[in-house]
Formats: sequence, structure tokens, C-alpha cells
Amino acid sequence: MSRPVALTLNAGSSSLKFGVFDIAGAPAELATGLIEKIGGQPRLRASLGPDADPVRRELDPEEARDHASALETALALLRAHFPEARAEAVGHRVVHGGPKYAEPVLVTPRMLDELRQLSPFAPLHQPHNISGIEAAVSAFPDALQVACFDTAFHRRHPKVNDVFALPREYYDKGVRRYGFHGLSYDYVAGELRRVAPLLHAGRVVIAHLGNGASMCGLLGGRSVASTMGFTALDGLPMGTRCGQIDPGVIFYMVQQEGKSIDEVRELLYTRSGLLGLSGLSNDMRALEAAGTPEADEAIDYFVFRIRRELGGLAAALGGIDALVFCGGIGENSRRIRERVCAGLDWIGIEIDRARNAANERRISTDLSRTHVLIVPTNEEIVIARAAKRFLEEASPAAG
Ligand SMILES: Nc1ncnc2c1ncn2[C@@H]1O[C@H](COP(=O)(O)OP(=O)(O)O)[C@@H](O)[C@H]1O
Ligand SMILES: CC(=O)OP(=O)(O)O
Ligand SMILES: [Mg+2]
Repeated sequence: MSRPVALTLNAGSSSLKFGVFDIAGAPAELATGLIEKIGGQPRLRASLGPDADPVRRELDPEEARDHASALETALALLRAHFPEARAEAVGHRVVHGGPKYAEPVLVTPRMLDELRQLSPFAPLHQPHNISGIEAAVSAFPDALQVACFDTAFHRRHPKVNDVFALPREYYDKGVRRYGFHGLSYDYVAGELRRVAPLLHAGRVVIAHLGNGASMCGLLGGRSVASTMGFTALDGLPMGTRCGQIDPGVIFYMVQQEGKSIDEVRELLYTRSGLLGLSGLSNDMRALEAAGTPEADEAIDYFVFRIRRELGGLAAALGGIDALVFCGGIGENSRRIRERVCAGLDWIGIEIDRARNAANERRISTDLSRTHVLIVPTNEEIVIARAAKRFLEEASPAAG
């Protein structure tokens, strides 16, 4: 008997995250996994359901020399564990959807061409998202291929937050504030609606703090403002990205230092942020453990910028009812959460140290006017749900 599944793919610059979802009913996770250090000394981690031991192993470099071979390696593992699975749809995270895509869409050669044009605006992600789609099209020629955009969640945000103060023609050329991490915000907003509908209806700031990091202000579950802009370089400092800087710094690097634009791009995307400031690592766990003055300074700056953006987003929303943490750092680092929330009683935030230390869902005190929550994000299930909707539309009886 074959079992209908949807596969989800989230291709990063050197990683491929994959998921398998049973789509007989509402999508239910069967497996998730990650191949990292593609093109280097790759490693595989996967969890293949409650009855199987987690997989963790070093791969031969040939098994993941590029995204296509990494996908083959992931598929070999999945086929061995789920021999009866039949992939009816493959859902892809695509970081940049430009001005056009406010919803998930079926992949066509024409839209792939459009997505290629956006690669310069998301160099760490977009080319790899596209390689992932191409690899999946050739591995599953009969499956529906669905693209889900990080930018889509923000597409209906107010115009005042969509523009830059540039000559008007730039807006028409697509130079706009897009915002990213939309699949994560969509998931967290949905969870909030489920567990705390009154908060969902109110003024919420979500802090997605992972290797990429951004924050979003939501009113009634819709994006009003976010810290990322035209590219995923803006806003908070990240693992290796600088976050907001004065554009004058770029003139300095080009004019005074004679750097090429490619060199500046590489510096701002891959050698800045926590890595640049600490001189040590892009990984928050490593920085917390290091305790060097430089690592501490990198953490101080990360926390400072989050607090500053929190004030700005709360002002944009006319107040705040809930602050929600998600992403690898937001979900796991009690120290970062505690420092972000320290002394914020003026904005109604008071956290309970024991709840925070235990990573509880609600970490604010019972008296805190603003609720502070941790909601583990799940971009994959948002993609799987979109894939399932397309399958139902393609064959209404299937639902
Ligand atoms: N227990 C922890 N304490 C502090 N930081 C953590 C912890 N677990 C994960 N992180 C951090 O989360 C970040 C990765 O976040 P994640 O959301 O998984 O990234 P990605 O953007 O690659 O999906 C890394 O900086 C990692 O160090
Ligand atoms: C948009 C973005 O920064 O994504 P990630 O967190 O996956 O790097
Ligand atoms: Mg991420």
C-alpha cells in the first residue's frame, strides 16, 4: 500500500533541511532532517519518527558535494525508512518572492526565471532555493512543486513600511521593504491564534532569533512592520550578517579601501554580525561559552539591537500585548531572553526567571501586563500545509 506524503525542502547556503509529512489528513510530520556543510565536510542529522533512533553521521564529501547530491542522499535515507511513501508534492521555502508573490504558487519555468532575477537580493539563500527546486523537479517529475515565500507574509503591510525615502522610480523598480522569515511568522501567528486568541487579535512582536534574525510587529495576526528590508541583510545583527548599518560605510569601503562591490557584499553577508564582532564564531552557543570580551561585546550588541527594535515596533503598533520568542536562539537561550527583557517594566514586561530558565511556553509573570511567550517555530509545516492545499485544488476529491 502506498502512503501519500509531501516533502518539504529548505535550502540554505550550505545546508538542506528536509521534512516528510503524511498528508492523508491534516499534514502530520513523519520525519525531519538536515544536511549541513554541503560542499565541505558534510554532516547529516535526521529524526525519522518516534520509533526510530535519531540519525547523526558524517557524510562522505561526495554524498553532498552540492545541493542536488545532498537531496539524493536525503532521499536515499527517506526511501529506506519509508519504502511505502509516495511523494505527491514537494514544497519549497523560497526566501525572496519580490513584489509579486503574496501567496504560495506552483512552480513553472517562467516563475523560476523570475526568481532567478531576485538572486542578487538574497545571495545566501535564493540561488540554493532554486537549485533545490531544480533538483526536486528532476527527482519527482510527477509531483506538484510548490514555492512558499518568506516575503509573502509581509506583502500586505502598510505602504509607509514598504517604501524607502528614495526617488519614486525606485519603488516602481521593486526597491521596497520586503521583510523575511514570513513562514516562521505565519506559523507563530497561527499558534498564537490557537492557544491565545485574544493575544493574536492584539499587538504582538515576534522575535525570530536564529542564524538569520529578524523581528516583526503584528496587529490582528498581520504584519505591520519588520526589521528586515529589501534584503535579509537589514535589521538585527545575525550570525554572519551585519544587520542595519549606515550606507555610508559601504562608500568608505569602496572609496577609501578600494574594495570591489563583490568584496563588500561578501564581508557584510558572511564575515560580519556575531562572527565579525566576536572574531570567534557565528554560533550563539559558542559565544555564550567563550566568555571573551569580544564574544561578550557581540552578545551585548545583539541584545541591544533587539531591545531597540522592540521599542520601535511597539511604537509602530501603538503598544504591545505580547512578545514572542522563536528561532534557535529565541527558543533555547534563556540568557538572551532574560537580557532582552531586563528592565522593560516601562513596556509592561516582567519575566519569571524560573519559567524562563525552564523554557516554558509563557515566561512572563502572572502580573506582567505584556505576555512573553516562547513558541517553537515550524517553517516546514507551513510549507506542507500549502502543498496539501494545492493537491486538494488539483484533485478536490483527494482532501
Ligand atoms: N541552547 C542554546 N543556547 C544558545 N543558543 C542556541 C542554543 N541552541 C541553538 N542556539 C543557537 O541558535 C542559532 C541557530 O538557530 P536556527 O534557528 O537553528 O538557525 P537557522 O537560521 O540556520 O535555521 C545558533 O546561533 C545556535 O547557536
Ligand atoms: C531570511 C533568513 O535570514 O533566513 P535564515 O534565517 O534561514 O538565514
Ligand atoms: Mg532559519
